[in-house]
Amino acid sequence: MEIFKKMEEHDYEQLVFCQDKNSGLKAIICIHDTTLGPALGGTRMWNYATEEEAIEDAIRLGRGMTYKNAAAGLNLGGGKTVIIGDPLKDKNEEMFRAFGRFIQGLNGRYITAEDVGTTVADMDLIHEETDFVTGISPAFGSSGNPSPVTAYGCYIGMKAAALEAFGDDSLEGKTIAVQGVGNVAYTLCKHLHEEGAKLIVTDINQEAVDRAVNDFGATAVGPNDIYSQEADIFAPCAMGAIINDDTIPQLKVKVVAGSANNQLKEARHGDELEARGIVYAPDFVINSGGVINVADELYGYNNERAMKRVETIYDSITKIFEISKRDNVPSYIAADRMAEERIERVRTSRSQFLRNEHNILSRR
Ligand SMILES: NC(=O)c1ccc[n+]([C@@H]2O[C@H](COP(=O)([O-])OP(=O)(O)OC[C@H]3O[C@@H](n4cnc5c(N)ncnc54)[C@H](O)[C@@H]3O)[C@@H](O)[C@H]2O)c1
Ligand SMILES: CC(C)C[C@H](N)C(=O)O
Repeated sequence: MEIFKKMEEHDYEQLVFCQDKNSGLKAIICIHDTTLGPALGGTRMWNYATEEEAIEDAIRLGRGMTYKNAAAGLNLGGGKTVIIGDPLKDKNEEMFRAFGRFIQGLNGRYITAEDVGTTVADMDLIHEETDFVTGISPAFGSSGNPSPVTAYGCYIGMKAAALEAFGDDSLEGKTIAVQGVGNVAYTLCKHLHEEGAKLIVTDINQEAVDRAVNDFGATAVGPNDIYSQEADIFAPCAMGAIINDDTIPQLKVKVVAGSANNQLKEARHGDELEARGIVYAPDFVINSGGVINVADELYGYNNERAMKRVETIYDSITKIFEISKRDNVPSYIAADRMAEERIERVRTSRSQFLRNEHNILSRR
C-alpha cells in the first residue's frame, strides 16, 4: 500500500502507528483534518484480516468524523483510531494504558471515545494516562456511554427521514429492518418499539438477537436476509460499506436510516439509492448524537445543553433534504456540502495571526 498516496487522496494530516509488544497493542490513529479544532473520534477494536484493511478503516472513519463534527456545528476536527485485535479475547489493562500514553503524546491533537468493540471501562483505563479521552465513567464528570444518545439522535433523524418519504414522521405501524442490534441499535429498537414500530432484526451475535426478540417482540432473520425484507425502513447499525452493488438491488424499503458509519461503499451507491427513490439519511448526520454528547465534556458536561443540541439532528436531516431538492443533488452530496462549506468558512476566517503560548518571547 502506498500510504502517502492514500493520505493525499483526501488530504489526511497524520497517521500514527502505535505498537506495544508487552500488551499486544497495535493501533492506528488517523487525524484527518484539524481546521475546526482537535480531532475527536472514537476507538474501534476489530479483528481485521490484514493491516491494509485496518488502515483503510481508520482513514475512512477518521474522514467521516471530520464531516460529522463539522456538520454538527462542533468546533472539532476529525480523527479515529483502530486497534487490531479481537475485543472479546485480546483486551488487557496495559493495552489501553499504553494507548492512552500514545494519545497523551499527541498533546491534544486527538481526543478519543468509544466505538465498536470498546467500552466505558476501556476509556477509563485510557484516562489513567491521559485527559484526552471522553465517554469515561460519569463519576469523573463525564457524559458516560455515548451509545444511548447516538440511538436517540438516530431515532429522531429516522423520523425526519420518514416525514420526507411518507409525508408523516410517525413510525407507528412502520416495519423497520435493523442490521446489528448492539449498543446503539438496542436502544434505537427500544424507542421504535415504544412508538409502535414492527421490528425485524439480525446480528451475527445470537445473544444480541435474542435480547431484541425477547424485549421488543422483534422478528429475527439471518444476516444475509436482512436486505430483502418487506419493510418500510432499513436501519444499518453494524459495520460500513453495506450499501453496495450486491445489497441495493435487494432493498424493498423507502428509507435507509441507521447508525453505522460509512454506509455507502462508494459515493455512486448514494446516487443509486437516489435513482431508486430511496430516501437516504446521511450516516454522519443521523449518527452524530454520541459525538455531540461527548463533545460537551470540553465545556464541562451539561446533559440538558447536550441533549438540546442532539435534538437539532431532526432539523439537520430535514435541511439536507431541502438542499438536496434545491440543488438537485442526492442527499449524501447535500450533507457533504454542508460540512465542507463550514470547514471552508472557518478556514478562511482564521486568516489573521493569533498569538499562542509558543509566541511568548518573555519565556526565553
Ligand atoms: N456507539 C456510538 O455511540 C456510535 C456513534 C456513531 C456511530 N456509531 C456506529 O454505529 C455502528 C454500531 O455501533 P455500536 O456502538 O452499536 O457497535 P456494537 O459493536 O455494540 O454493535 C454492532 C453490532 O453489529 C453486529 N454485527 C457486526 N457485523 C454484522 C453483520 N455483518 N451482520 C449483522 N450484525 C453484525 C455485532 O455483532 C454487534 O452486535 C457502528 O458502525 C459505529 O461506528 C456508533
Ligand atoms: C462518540 C464518538 C466520539 C464516536 C462514535 N463512535 C462515532 O462514530 O461518532
